[in-house]
Amino acid sequence: MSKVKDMSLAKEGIRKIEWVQRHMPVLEHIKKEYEETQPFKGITIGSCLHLEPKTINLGLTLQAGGAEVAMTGCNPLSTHDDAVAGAADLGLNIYGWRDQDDEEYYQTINMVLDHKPDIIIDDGADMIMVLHNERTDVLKHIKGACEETTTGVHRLEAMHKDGALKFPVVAVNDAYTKYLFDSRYGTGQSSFDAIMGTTNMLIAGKSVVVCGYGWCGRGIALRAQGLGANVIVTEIDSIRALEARMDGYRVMKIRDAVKEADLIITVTGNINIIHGDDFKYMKDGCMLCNSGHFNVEINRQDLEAQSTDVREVRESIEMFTMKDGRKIYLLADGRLVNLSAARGQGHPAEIMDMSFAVQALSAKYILNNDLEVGVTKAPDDIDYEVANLKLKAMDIEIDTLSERQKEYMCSWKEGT
Ligand SMILES: NC(=O)c1ccc[n+]([C@@H]2O[C@H](COP(=O)([O-])OP(=O)(O)OC[C@H]3O[C@@H](n4cnc5c(N)ncnc54)[C@H](O)[C@@H]3O)[C@@H](O)[C@H]2O)c1
Ligand SMILES: N[C@@H](CCSC[C@H]1O[C@@H](n2cnc3c(=O)[nH]cnc32)[C@H](O)[C@@H]1O)C(=O)O
Repeated sequence: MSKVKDMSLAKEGIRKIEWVQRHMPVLEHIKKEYEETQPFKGITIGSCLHLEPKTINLGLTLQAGGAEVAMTGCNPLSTHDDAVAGAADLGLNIYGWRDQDDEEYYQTINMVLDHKPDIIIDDGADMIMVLHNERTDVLKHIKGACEETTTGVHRLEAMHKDGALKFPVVAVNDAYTKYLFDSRYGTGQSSFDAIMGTTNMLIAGKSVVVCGYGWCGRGIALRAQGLGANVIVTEIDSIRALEARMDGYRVMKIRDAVKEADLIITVTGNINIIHGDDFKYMKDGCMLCNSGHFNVEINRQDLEAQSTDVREVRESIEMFTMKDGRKIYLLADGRLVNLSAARGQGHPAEIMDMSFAVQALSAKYILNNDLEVGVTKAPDDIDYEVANLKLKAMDIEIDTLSERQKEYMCSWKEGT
């Protein structure tokens, strides 16, 4: 079953799915293994992930392993209608289209839950929230869930702390082969890919403010520096602020940073990073975007309240005319610019290869283990399996410890 925008886009969607398959060797390896071993025979897997070609390839991998797969999107703006049509043509149950309103977004989450999934794969925890708050009828079927992103993990940990979480969750985000590459290099590259594609503007010589120096912030700052920007970091954590300083960036309070900014990118997972009077201090022409979470990091209502006119001046760019005549630009409605901008394509296929390999292996881990209710990191075995497969696909060999080295590493008796 499916509910998509336009099935005539299926051919182009399948072309794009085939393209990413050529660049996701780890997932392709797992797909072949699953075809033979059928770990998900008789199991239904429901996902709430950005609907684009790489995610469809994860769906096809789970389907190859015997699962009935039902998919929807985790962001109203990030769906690629051609890939979704292609997925429907390839036999996946898929519900979603680009530019959903809130009602449609939650409707399609419910359509996936109507399949009564045994396992959930979520990104941001919206589907898990719906399950606990509205669809308690489906709860009894759930064996466990996998969560893709940092803020989703934080929400679920908070839920567990309150005693509200009803099943085990594997924090896929917390696997090394996820956050070290996806959150850092993936967000670094795909954010600039989307910002530059959307604006057709130069980055060299600009003052780029990165709010939050976590894994995403580190990746974005590194790419901004590589593109020739003058990078400023804002933080609330003193250790991360120090790290940013010693990585070579200027660090300051947001109120000082906004005065210098040509481009501001928020990646904190937090609310109201840019809000209230911050907009008053911005230069004419300042550009704002978010690559962190939902549409809450930049307070659009505050910006709108201080402006006399708002209009779309280019696809995915809104221009706010302030009362004093300054223009401030907001990209992709303040939602994740790398996925929600019309030009946003998400992370490179080679990156999602690892994140989605962790997802595919974690779904099997949930089935084969009687996990306790709570949030646990994906096990190290999965991390090393993915890393080893990736190195092999990249034709990179590494050394192994000799017996003498192993013995030395475990001993305490040998000194200077
Ligand atoms: N765009 C994408 O494709 C993508 C990819 C991965 C993660 N994410 C999302 O990006 C966000 C960041 O993820 P992460 O893994 O880097 O998280 P993280 O926890 O490693 O980093 C977030 C950083 O923001 C800082 N921070 C919090 N409040 C702040 C404030 N008011 N001002 C300045 N800094 C503040 C924290 O101290 C922390 O260092 C999350 O919401 C995550 O879900 C997006
Ligand atoms: N669903 C929320 C939460 C943030 S999504 C952030 C996650 O998107 C994932 N992501 C980034 N690029 C892609 C992609 O191209 N396809 C699928 N997922 C992606 C990435 O793993 C990251 O953890 C929202 O849209 O606001």
